[in-house]
Amino acid sequence: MSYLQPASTIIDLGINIDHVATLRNARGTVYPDPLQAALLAEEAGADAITLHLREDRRHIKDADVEVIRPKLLTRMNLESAVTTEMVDFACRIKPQDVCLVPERREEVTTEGGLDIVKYFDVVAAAIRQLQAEGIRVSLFIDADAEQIQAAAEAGAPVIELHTGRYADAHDAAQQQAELERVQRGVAEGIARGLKVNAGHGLHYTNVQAVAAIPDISELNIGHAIVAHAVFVGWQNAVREMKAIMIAARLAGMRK
Ligand SMILES: CC(=O)[C@@H](O)[C@H](O)COP(=O)(O)O
Ligand SMILES: NCC(=O)COP(=O)(O)O
Repeated sequence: MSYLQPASTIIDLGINIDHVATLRNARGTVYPDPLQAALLAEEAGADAITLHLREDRRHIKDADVEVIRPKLLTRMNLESAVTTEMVDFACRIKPQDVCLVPERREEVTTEGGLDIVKYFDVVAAAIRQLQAEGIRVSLFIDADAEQIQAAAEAGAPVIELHTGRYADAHDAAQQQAELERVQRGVAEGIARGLKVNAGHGLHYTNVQAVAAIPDISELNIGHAIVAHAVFVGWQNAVREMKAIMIAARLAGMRK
């Protein structure tokens, strides 16, 4: 049994290791090794390891998922497109969590949330298939009341709200509006009995307001941490992010 998730933290940090693999693949070397990154991240305080096996395999490869899964002491959160190939793969690997995400091959990164309203039947079927293997399913969606309702009706116990629009806001007013949208989404998810996570585009200077939202269980963060690690080292980058999140949550609770 490798699932040793502590019940303690006030907000969890899932470290996304995709871009460790991006760096490795840039030269076709075996380093930096995503497994080593995952284990060192756990040592430094990560509560979960997130990785996105894209259909085009641009960063994480099948073998990475296979090798990392049995070695984790926390849990694996595998991000997956809603396709037969990917859902079957996840069922074989059996990560603790699968987060179903939208994918377009041309995109640089995940551009929006999964449209559960439009793809309700196929998403609900994927949730049933994954849950039959004992996998907890999360849906990566926009903070939109209709999508959150559909996620709950499709049978997902967890949602991850896409924070990309908040992160990409061009000015303070737009950022505040996007933050409020996330806050409303969190409240809607909690009211529907869901575990609510968030992530995408979060970094060291924009994570505070999101981490302060009291009912968010977990933030998944990758690109900014890999980038910061170039200057401060991988474990310091993980520790720093976790400390910022916890300080922000505590400050939010004291308000
Ligand atoms: C689903 C999501 O928001 C992240 O996993 C993101 O997809 C990271 O990977 P990419 O940078 O390849 O989009
Ligand atoms: N689901 C979001 C995630 O895993 C990390 O996204 P990013 O921090 O790399 O933008």
